[in-house]
Amino acid sequence: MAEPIVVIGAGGFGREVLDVISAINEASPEAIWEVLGVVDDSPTPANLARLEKRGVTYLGGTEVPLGWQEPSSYVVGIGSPSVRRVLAERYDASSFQAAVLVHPTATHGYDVSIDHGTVVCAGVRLTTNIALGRHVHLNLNGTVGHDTTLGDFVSVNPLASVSGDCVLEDDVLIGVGGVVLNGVTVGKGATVGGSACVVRDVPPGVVVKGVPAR
Ligand SMILES: CC(=O)SCCNC(=O)CCNC(=O)[C@H](O)C(C)(C)COP(=O)(O)OP(=O)(O)OC[C@H]1O[C@@H](n2cnc3c(N)ncnc32)[C@H](O)[C@@H]1OP(=O)(O)O
Repeated sequence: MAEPIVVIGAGGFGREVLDVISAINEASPEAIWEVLGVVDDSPTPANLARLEKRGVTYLGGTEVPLGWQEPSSYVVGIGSPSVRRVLAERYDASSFQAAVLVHPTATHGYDVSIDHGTVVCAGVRLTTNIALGRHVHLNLNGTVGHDTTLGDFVSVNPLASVSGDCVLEDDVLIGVGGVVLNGVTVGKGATVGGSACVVRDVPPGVVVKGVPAR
C-alpha cells in the first residue's frame, strides 16, 4: 500500500519534488507514495493554480498537518537551507517521518549513505563512498565525487559539480552550475554563487562567487 506523504512548499522546488514522487511511483510496479497534498504558509495565487492544475490538494499552512491524529511522511521542498531547517525541525519534533526521495534516473556507486529528508533529483550522479546528511537537496544533473561528505540541509543546485574528497558543512548552498574543486571544505552556512569555481576552503557563513570564487 502506498505510503502517505505531505510536501512542504508550493513553490518551484516543492512542485519539482512532486515530479520526483511521480517518477518514483511510475517506475515501481505499485505506487510507493500517496501525496496527501502540499502545505505552504504563503502560497502565491499562481502556485495554487499550478497545484490545482495537476490535481494536488493544497492543505493549508505548515502547521495544519502537525495537528493530525495520524501523522505521515513528509518532505520539505524549499530550496533555502535555513528555511528548510526551521520547518524540518518542527516536523521532526512531531510524529512525522522525513522521507528519502531518489529519482529513478539518479545513479550512485558503492557505499553511498543518504539520511532522512534528502531529495535526489533526476540525473544526479553520485560516485562512491559518499555521505549525504539530513534534508539535503541534490538538484537536477548535479554530480558528487568520491569520498565527499555533505552535511545536513545542504543544497546543491542544478548542474553543480562537487569533486572528490570535499566537505560541504551544514546549510551550505552551491548555486546553479557551481564547481567545487577536489579536497575543498565549504564552511557551515556558506553560499557559493551560480557558476562559481571554488578552488580553496570557504569560511563559514560567507558568500563567494566568480572564478576563482572569492
Ligand atoms: C531550478 C532553480 O531555479 S534552482 C536555483 C538556481 N539559482 C541559484 O543557484 C542562485 C545562486 N545564487 C547566486 O548566484 C546569487 O547571485 C549570489 C548568492 C551569488 C549573490 O546573491 P546577492 O548577494 O543577492 O547578490 P546581488 O544579486 O545583490 O549581486 C551583487 C553583485 O554580485 C554579482 N553577482 C551575483 N551573482 C553572481 C554570480 N553567481 N557570479 C558572479 N557575480 C555575481 C552581481 O552582478 C552584482 O554585481 P555588481 O555589484 O557589480 O552589480
